[in-house]
This record gives sequence, C-alpha cells and structure tokens, in this order.
Amino acid sequence: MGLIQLLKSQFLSHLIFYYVFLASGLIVNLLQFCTLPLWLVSKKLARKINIRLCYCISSQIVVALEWWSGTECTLYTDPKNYPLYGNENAIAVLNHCSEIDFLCGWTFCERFGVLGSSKVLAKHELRYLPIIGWMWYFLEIVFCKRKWEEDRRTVAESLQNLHDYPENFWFLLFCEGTRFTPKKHEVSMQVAESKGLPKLKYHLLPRTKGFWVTVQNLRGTAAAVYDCTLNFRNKQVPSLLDILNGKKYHADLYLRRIPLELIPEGEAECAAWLHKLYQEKDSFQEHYTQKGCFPGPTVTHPRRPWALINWILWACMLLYPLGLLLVQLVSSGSILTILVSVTVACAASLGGRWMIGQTETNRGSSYGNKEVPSKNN
Ligand SMILES: CC/C=C\C/C=C\C/C=C\C/C=C\C/C=C\C/C=C\CCC(=O)SCCNC(=O)CCNC(=O)[C@H](O)C(C)(C)COP(=O)(O)OP(=O)(O)OC[C@H]1O[C@@H](n2cnc3c(N)ncnc32)[C@H](O)[C@@H]1OP(=O)(O)O
Ligand SMILES: CCCCCCCC/C=C\CCCCCCCC(=O)OC[C@@H](O)COP(=O)(O)O
Repeated sequence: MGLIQLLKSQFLSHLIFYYVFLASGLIVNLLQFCTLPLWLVSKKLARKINIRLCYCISSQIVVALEWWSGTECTLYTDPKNYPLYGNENAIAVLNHCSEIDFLCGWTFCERFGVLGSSKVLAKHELRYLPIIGWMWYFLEIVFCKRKWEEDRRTVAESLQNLHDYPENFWFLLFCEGTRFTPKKHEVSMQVAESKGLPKLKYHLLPRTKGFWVTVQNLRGTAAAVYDCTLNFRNKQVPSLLDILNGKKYHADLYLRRIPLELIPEGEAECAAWLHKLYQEKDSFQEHYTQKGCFPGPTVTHPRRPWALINWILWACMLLYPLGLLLVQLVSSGSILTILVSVTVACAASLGGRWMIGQTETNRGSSYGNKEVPSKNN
C-alpha cells in the first residue's frame, strides 16, 4: 500500500471529512431554516438560494468519490443527445444495484450542472436523516411511504409543485423501490411469474405506480425520461466506506434519452412500458457481464473543480478555528478540556460513521422481502 493510500485509510483523515461534513451541514441547515420567511416574499429566490445551499452539502460526498477515491465514471450515450443533458428537466430511471448508485447519479448531476437542484422519490424514513434529510425538506424532495393508498395523493401534490421550478433538475426514480438482495429478487420474481411477466436476472421487478404518477404529473415540466443503467467494472461491489478509504472504482452508466411524449398516458399501458424497459435494462446488464461494457459509443465529460473548491473553502473556514482551539486546549494542559475535545472527536467520528451506515444494504428495510402477489393478477 502506497503512502497516500495509507493516509486515506487513516482515522484522522476520516475525522477531518466527518467534521467538515457535519459542521458545514449543520450550518447549511441553519441557513436554510433562516430562508423560511423568504418563501413568503419570493419563492423563486428562496428556491435559488436553497439550491446553492444544498450544493454545498451534496457536493462534499461527490468530492469523496471523484477527488478522494479517484473513481472514474464513463457515460455511454448517443452523442446527438449530449447537448441536452443539464439543459432540460428530466426523469432519470436508475437501477438500484449498489450502495453508491445515488452517488454516481450525483456525480453526473455535478458534471452537468444540476447537482444543487436535482431530486428523487425517496423513502419517507430519509426525511429524518440529519443534514441530508433536513436539507431535502428545503429542496422540495418528494417523499413516499411506499404505501400507495397514502402516496398517490401526496406524491402527485409534491410533483405538481415543481411546475414553476426556476432551474433545470433531474428527478431520480429507483423503480425497484428497494435495493437488490437475493431474497428480494426471489420474491419479486415470484410476483413477476404470477403476473405472467418475463423474469429479470439482474433487477428486481419494477414498481410501476410511482413511475406512472411521476410521468403524468411532470408532463409539460420534464422533456424526457433518461433510462440509466449503472454497473461497475470487474464485478466490483463498492461501498461509501470504501470510497472514504480512498478505494478507486470505475463506474459505467448507459443512458438512453426517451422523449416524454413516447410514454403512454394510461396507467396499465405505462406499467407495461416500464416492465418492457426493465427487460431491456436486463439485456444491457447481460451485455455488460459478457463483454465488460455497454453497447454504443462513450462520451467523456470531465469532473469540474467547483465541488473541490467548495470543500476546500469549508475546510479552511472550519479547520482553522478548530486548530487554534486545539492548540489552546493542549497548551492549557487541562485534563478536562482535553477529555472534552476527545469526546467531541469521537462524536464526530461516530456521527459520520452512522450516516454512512444509512447507505448500507445490510441495514436496509424489509420492503419487498415478503409481499403477497396481487390477487387479481
Ligand atoms: C447523465 C446522467 C443522467 C442521470 C444520472 C442519474 C441520476 C441522477 C439524478 C438525480 C439524483 C438526485 C438525488 C439522488 C440522491 C439520493 C437518493 C438516495 C436514495 C433515495 C432512494 C429511495 O429512497 S428508493 C425508495 C423509495 N422510492 C420508491 O419506492 C420508488 C418506486 N416505488 C414506487 O413507485 C411504488 O409504486 C410506490 C412507492 C409509489 C408505492 O408503493 P407500494 O408498495 O404501496 O405500491 P406498489 O404499487 O409498488 O405495490 C403493489 C403492487 O406491486 C406488486 N408487488 C408486490 N410485491 C412486489 C415485489 N416484491 N416486487 C414488485 N412488485 C410487487 C403487487 O402485485 C402490486 O401490483 P399491482 O399490479 O396491483 O400494481
Ligand atoms: C465527504 C464525506 C463525508 C462523510 C460523511 C458522509 C455521510 C453521508 C451519508 C449519507 C448520505 C446519504 C444520502 C442518501 C442515502 C441513500 C440511502 C439509500 O440508498 O436508500 C435506500 C433506498 O433507496 C431503499 O432503501 P431499502 O433498500 O429499502 O432500505
């Protein structure tokens, strides 16, 4: 292991990341809270400010992927659609295959300039996640309880609010609704069988209602669906903790742009369309497994410096006063103050590690583990 690699795996390096993330995150949350009165005066300005504040947080995790771990992201797409990315609103349908799939999504958002504004249909539990969940509240992220009787109204209402959104955004949907595990795959393939649908090898059966309600409510707002299929080279299974340890991966994303007008309006037709899309995604994954790449040409879209600059600015702002304080504490020689500093460091480390734990599949929900197939299918 080289010296740099060794440095990246050290507790102190992680502690710096955690401290900067947690301290800046709480400051950003506080600033977002202060924008509340502004929403009454100018919704447009409040949204624009919140987009930039959210960028300050989410770009820090992108920095960990792009600059700290050096992970590379290759985009496979039709070059003729390339100028549209980042310049229109879109619904991104991404396979939920990895603990860092959301982060790869964020990286592409960053590269195409829509990181601050991009959104997701997220499970309700994430609303309460400190920093990220609180930030999402101000970003108008759409939450669902994964209970259709409740979601059908709330999700539609939240989507309608996005009609006058002042900046371009991508709206991410993990149609599988949960992350892939062998058990969930087995259950969902039983459902597929009961519905007379072909089995999928690499994906869980997609949940169609969220897709339908999103497409219907974003008609006129979003121009296209981006069908995104993600995989990692050499059968690697990345985790956020490994990224923090500086482990480098190579992500490949296959992106097809499908104009929204091509998607059927009726619920049943839309559901059938999505099932067909997932069958195609499955065939792309098969191609990747056989050949080590997706079909079609690649385009190179390099990382931008802004996320790194943002992180360095926060680090300077937060580490300098902390350094001064630590010097004072140590020179004061007070055992109590030194103990307090150690406790704060441990709290930052445990807090950061706990947040990373939220991305780990083995701590995931039991949603999709034991669902009863619908009677009428
Ligand atoms: C250039 C690059 C371009 C793009 C880059 C890509 C992306 C970047 C874009 C943006 C990034 C922005 C932010 C990302 C940051 C972080 C995100 C991180 C995480 C958040 C993600 C989540 O939280 S995922 C979980 C929440 N989301 C979802 O669940 C969405 C999908 N779900 C649905 O749509 C559901 O339908 C629902 C939630 C709306 C409602 O769920 P419910 O369970 O109540 O109803 P269902 O309809 O799903 O269930 C009943 C029907 O399902 C059948 N059934 C039963 N069991 C199963 C089973 N095991 N599998 C499949 N189907 C099952 C059942 O038979 C019923 O069938 P019907 O025929 O009656 O419908
Ligand atoms: C710069 C480094 C800073 C270090 C600290 C970083 C801490 C960052 C921590 C968390 C960022 C969390 C972002 C979103 C979390 C995404 C979680 C997720 O992927 O949800 C899974 C959900 O779809 C389905 O859930 P289940 O599979 O049903 O359960």
